[in-house]
Amino acid sequence: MIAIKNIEKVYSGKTVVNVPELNISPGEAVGLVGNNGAGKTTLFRMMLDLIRPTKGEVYSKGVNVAKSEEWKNYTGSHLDEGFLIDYLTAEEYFKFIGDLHGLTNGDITERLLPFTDLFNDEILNQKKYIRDFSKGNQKKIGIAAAALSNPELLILDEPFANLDPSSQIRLKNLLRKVREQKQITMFISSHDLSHVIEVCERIMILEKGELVQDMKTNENTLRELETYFTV
Ligand SMILES: Nc1ncnc2c1ncn2[C@@H]1O[C@H](COP(=O)(O)OP(=O)(O)OP(=O)(O)O)[C@@H](O)[C@H]1O
Repeated sequence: MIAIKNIEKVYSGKTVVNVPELNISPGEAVGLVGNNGAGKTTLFRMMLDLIRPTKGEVYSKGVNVAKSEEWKNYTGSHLDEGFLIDYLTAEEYFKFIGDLHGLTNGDITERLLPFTDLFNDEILNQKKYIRDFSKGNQKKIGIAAAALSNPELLILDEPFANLDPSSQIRLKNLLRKVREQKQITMFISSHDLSHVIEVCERIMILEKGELVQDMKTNENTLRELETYFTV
């Protein structure tokens, strides 16, 4: 589904991402963990053609994302709340995204149903603009919008950040359910090691821009990661 080849991003002479090779198969759920500044967001931004690599390419289904629009039809993503349209209500934003994908109002309502628990009666029918929602609720809007098109590939940057404990657990269960029901490919970064392990079957550690570990999740993974990050 995703193939990264010799990708590098350099800012002011400093290499912040350097990944010679990374492959993600269709249907895989991959977690990306790493300390602040490790390069997770930069890697996602290059995968979504939001910034261009200094060197190398990202291929989605064999096509270079910098040279094609095709991948946009089957890719959903939420990197941060800056991508939302602040002067719309949540409903208006979902309609805007739904229109891009040819969804009817009925489709949108149906596709938001699995988010009912996560929304916790605080997202829909609030008569307020996205800018006036809390950071956590803005994140819920962004994640739901990313999933609205039933994407084949879902990329989420720190989806658990700013969510209260109940919401984190609801989101974790929702992502697990989405994975089970639809063979979706996920690439998720998180600072929450236990949540990301529960959602993803494969975990990669990014350190100073380099992938230093790539492991299948098992009952020892949390302990191994905690040991790795204990300094
Ligand atoms: N536009 C930019 N100009 C210069 N340096 C940048 C730019 N964007 C990112 N960087 C640098 O690239 C490095 C990686 O940043 P990035 O945001 O990708 O890390 P991250 O792993 O997502 O961190 P965090 O966990 O704190 O969100 C950091 O040193 C950051 O300062």
